Amino acid sequence: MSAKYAIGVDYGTQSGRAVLVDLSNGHEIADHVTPYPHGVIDEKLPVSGIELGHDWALQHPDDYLEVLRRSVPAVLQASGVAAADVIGLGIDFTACTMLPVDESGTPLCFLPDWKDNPHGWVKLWKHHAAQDEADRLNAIAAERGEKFLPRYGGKISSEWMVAKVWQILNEAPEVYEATDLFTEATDWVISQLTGGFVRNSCTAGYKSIWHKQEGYPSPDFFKALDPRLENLTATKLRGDIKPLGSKAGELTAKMAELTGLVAGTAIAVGNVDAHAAVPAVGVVDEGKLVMAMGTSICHMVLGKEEVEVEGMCGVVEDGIIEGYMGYEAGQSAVGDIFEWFVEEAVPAYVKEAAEKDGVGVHQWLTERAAHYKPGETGLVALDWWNGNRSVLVDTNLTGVVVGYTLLTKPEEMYRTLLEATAFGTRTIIDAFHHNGVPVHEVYACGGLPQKNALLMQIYADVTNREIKVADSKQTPAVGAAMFGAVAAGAAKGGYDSVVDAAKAMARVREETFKPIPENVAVYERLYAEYRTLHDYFGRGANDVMKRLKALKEEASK
Ligand SMILES: Nc1ncnc2c1ncn2[C@@H]1O[C@H](COP(=O)(O)OP(=O)(O)O)[C@@H](O)[C@H]1O
Ligand SMILES: O=C(CO)[C@@H](O)[C@@H](O)COP(=O)(O)O
Repeated sequence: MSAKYAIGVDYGTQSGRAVLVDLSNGHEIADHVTPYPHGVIDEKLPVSGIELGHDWALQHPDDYLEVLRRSVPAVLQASGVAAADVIGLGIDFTACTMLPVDESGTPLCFLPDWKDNPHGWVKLWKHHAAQDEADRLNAIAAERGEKFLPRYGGKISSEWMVAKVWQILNEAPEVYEATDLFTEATDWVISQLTGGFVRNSCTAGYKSIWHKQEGYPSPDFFKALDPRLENLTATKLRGDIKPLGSKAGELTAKMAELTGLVAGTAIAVGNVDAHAAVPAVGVVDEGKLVMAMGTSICHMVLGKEEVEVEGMCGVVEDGIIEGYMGYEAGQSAVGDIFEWFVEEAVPAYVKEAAEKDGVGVHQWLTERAAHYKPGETGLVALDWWNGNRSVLVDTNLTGVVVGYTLLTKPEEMYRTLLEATAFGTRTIIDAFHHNGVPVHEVYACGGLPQKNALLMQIYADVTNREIKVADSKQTPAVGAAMFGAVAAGAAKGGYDSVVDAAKAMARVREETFKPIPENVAVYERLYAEYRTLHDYFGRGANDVMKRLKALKEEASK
């Protein structure tokens, strides 16, 4: 048999990338990135210019197809691999990134009747305007003693499916009415590739409150939210739910023409970016926490038992690797906070100096921040620029920096932001480790470990754990390709399970980030300060952040 390959397509927040992977060893033969032509739509709708409210974040579904049109042919061409030797394709996506579609699977925003209604568009994972609905959902679920709530750390996030659907119903009942299905973008793209619609167990479990044994919450629960939602799961959330690792279908002739692949190529069910990355770093059993570090961080760990952990995003059976409980927690902004600082808060002299030195602003700040010892800035921050996903699960929380003086330098602020995100991760690791989901090893993948060694050293010091780093720039895409190979199966030159695929294809770098004992000691003290601020601002002692947000909304009416 000739060498066989699979393609993984990773749909991130700003762009999508395709990677063509050698199935014998996991080597990435070619990759190609397509920036989304419409990017993140958070101010105005394209063309009509209709303004969006606070905390909105939309996307254009055609941008996802553009990735298939451009990046898949590009990797085929760059690699020189024959399309017939690409035996499978898998994708991974941000989630819950959802959209309403009509009976033909067409996104409502493609249709003249709905293109000017913001609710007809894709709501991106970081769309946070459904917080009121999430708050009400959580209160009603708690009051009714719903069994599902502890599986989601006690709170369902406003980022997820039911809160977003309910927001549509409340603000645009006509869009809700016109919707045949609400679908995760990952499932919609797969339906475009195969011509058939299936849901995947990962997003159904983590983002739509579905449970392998119990199914969705009862119609009674949905009725208690709003009588119009009573039959939501049997109607607009209907669809077969297939486990990760299964085949969704085969590439249609139309999509074969568009991508350059062969019709009939095996297509895996949709997956989530962070979850796809886990087998790609070789993690297929318990005790190993994987951080997918980029715009945000998702923390994934496997366990044998279903236990309750405060503020985790969820525990889903087979949600990451078959045979294990998959636990997820996360931070809603990490790279995004550093980006905010670079774009909005550095003085002109920093940008000029970086330009003069021929380096990016991140690198310029990092080089200077590395000269400080832990504690030397005199600053500590709360990393809530985009709310708090874990363990507080509250998108209405905002950022704080304590300790500024007239002598504070931009590089000190930058270092403080790096440290704040590390403290956020420490909070999550401790919550797992001390509540029955042991964490013995830590792995990192995603864009940040490649970009910033200081950041990774700070994470090792703050968590007091050695960190292993993926030997791949595109870990989620490699994971998605593994699932593509599993959809194809061993008989076709792929694999029969993701565990087998991981054995052959997963790779981590030899060098690791090891904690430095004197740094660990100082960070213990700083972390105690962080926790005091965390609990003071985050657990109700002082709701100033929420009052300020309310005032802001009032003032901007
Ligand atoms: N040198 C750097 N140090 C720290 N963060 C960086 C650096 N360069 C870019 N970033 C941040 O990396 C993030 C993008 O991460 P990446 O993993 O590439 O994207 P995504 O999360 O969309 O997959 C951006 O938020 C950006 O601010
Ligand atoms: O929430 C999840 C996964 O559950 C992510 O898709 C979301 O945080 C976006 O991830 P990125 O930071 O864009 O990689």
